[in-house]
Amino acid sequence: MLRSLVTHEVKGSAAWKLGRLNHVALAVPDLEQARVFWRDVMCAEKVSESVAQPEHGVYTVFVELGNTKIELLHPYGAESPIAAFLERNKSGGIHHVCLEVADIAVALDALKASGVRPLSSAPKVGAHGLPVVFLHPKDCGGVLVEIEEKRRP
Ligand SMILES: C[C@@H](C(=O)O)C(=O)SCCNC(=O)CCNC(=O)[C@H](O)C(C)(C)COP(=O)(O)OP(=O)(O)OC[C@H]1O[C@@H](n2cnc3c(N)ncnc32)[C@H](O)[C@@H]1OP(=O)(O)O
Ligand SMILES: [Co+2]
Repeated sequence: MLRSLVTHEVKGSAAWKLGRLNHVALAVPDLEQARVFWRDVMCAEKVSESVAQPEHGVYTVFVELGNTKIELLHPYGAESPIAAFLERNKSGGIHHVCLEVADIAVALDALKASGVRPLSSAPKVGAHGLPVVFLHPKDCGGVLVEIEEKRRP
């Protein structure tokens, strides 16, 4: 166990560096109710309108927190990848975390070499117009992880 952890650490740090927390995503059963809650009860300074993301099967709302964001998710269409999650968690819940990487191709190669399965064969364009890939929750300690390519100067 220890040996595999150490090997993983060496491999990972050699190939790429994990960046900032871009967002924490919450699946919600009622998007407008959640928007109003984060705006008027939690007093977030900036809460976006709802935007359909047909490529991802969700509607998104972004809540700006200054150091990171909350992404509110609601199913879009019959094939939404969050439908089963909301069936299991009827009041909603934490769905995924999104972490920034400088180069998604390099990160994916290293992750795959470490046995972490991506959930799509290639990156998709995410809510911020940048490449994203989801990583299997069973390979990330039970947490669904989204990586987003964000190159910083
Ligand atoms: C717009 C974009 C952006 O920000 O740029 C987004 O975020 S789009 C956000 C929406 N898009 C995505 O989430 C895309 C990637 N997600 C997926 O492909 C799917 O949601 C899966 C992760 C494969 C899960 O799908 P689904 O729930 O239908 O499958 P399933 O019921 O067979 O679940 C398989 C196992 O994974 C677990 N599981 C499911 N969803 C989970 C989650 N969010 N966090 C942790 N574990 C999760 C289940 O409990 C189950 O475990 P047991 O077997 O132990 O019971
Ligand atoms: Co997301």
